[in-house]
Amino acid sequence: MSAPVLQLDKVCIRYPGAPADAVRGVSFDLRRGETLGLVGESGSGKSTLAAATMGLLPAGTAVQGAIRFEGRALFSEITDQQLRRLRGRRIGTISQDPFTALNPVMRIGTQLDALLHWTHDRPKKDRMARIETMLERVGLSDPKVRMAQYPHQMSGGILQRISIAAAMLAEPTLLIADEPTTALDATTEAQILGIMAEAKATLDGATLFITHDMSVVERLCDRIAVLYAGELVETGTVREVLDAPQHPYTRALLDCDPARITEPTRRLPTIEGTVPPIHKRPDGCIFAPRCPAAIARCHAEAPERHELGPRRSAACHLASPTPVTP
Ligand SMILES: Nc1ncnc2c1ncn2[C@@H]1O[C@H](COP(=O)(O)OP(=O)(O)OP(=O)(O)O)[C@@H](O)[C@H]1O
Repeated sequence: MSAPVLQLDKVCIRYPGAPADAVRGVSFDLRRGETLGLVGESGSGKSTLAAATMGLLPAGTAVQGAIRFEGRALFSEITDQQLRRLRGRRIGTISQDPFTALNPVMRIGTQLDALLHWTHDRPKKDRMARIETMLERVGLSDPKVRMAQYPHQMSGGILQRISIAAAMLAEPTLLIADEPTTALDATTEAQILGIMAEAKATLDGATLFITHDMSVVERLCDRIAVLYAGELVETGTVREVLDAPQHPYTRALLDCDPARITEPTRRLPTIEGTVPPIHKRPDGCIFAPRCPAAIARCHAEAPERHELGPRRSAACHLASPTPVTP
């Protein structure tokens, strides 16, 4: 069997000057054909993991453990220079804000053509045709007009379509989408999610989809990894985790999902309390202070990762009697 597209093995990340790790001991893998939803509240470490995978952490950030892209470890087997080349070609990215992702003083066509720089020995008309086809695939019926325009001449929704086209142009092996609909209104969000669903179906690779929205995960992802305060608390297939969540934090996230609320309510439920700052993690289980199911042991002893099935685990004392040997 070929190596996973992306594999994280006990990854710890500490920003320069930070008093503690922002990400602690996170392990998961992502295989060809899969879309993994990385979920968690603000500050749980989702963007930090994405930045690490793209080699875009600030200088001086300490990364421990291993991040492997197609079996090769970033930082040791893949140099910074090689990673820069992989970004844009083998690793495509879609960010929260399409305005910052695109160059404001370059026409869209010129920017997209620059992304195909390694094909510049081929006739320009072939490259333009490829760009036009990609723009049509993301639902833009007038690709030639868009290619002649600058980013400021377009709405956020159109720009996000162009960002998706830019990320897909090189047919990447790994597509990383970091909350790609956060900056958009609800109607545009629905359209962009539809385009993302089509994009991932045509991709001969894997997608890492960062979101805090469980209904987006349900719609777009095959697998899910739930992060809390920088730690992986539960993972499995979307059906396994959403149908039978084993970690109380996953259950709480699902209870707060507006799409799942069936009874009329005046206020959306929230999870009591706040995520602890990285340097004030409690003893025992990190979620224990907010956990409605916590027992005395949870406040005293950090749970191990409990294997609940193939590639299915939860870090909770109450999840399973069989701990995984690290
Ligand atoms: N450049 C940085 N320098 C120092 N600490 C940082 C930096 N970026 C993020 N952090 C810290 O790392 C932790 C994880 O943040 P991160 O942005 O990865 O979380 P997130 O889950 O992506 O949140 P959000 O959904 O708000 O983007 C937080 O405690 C955050 O304050």
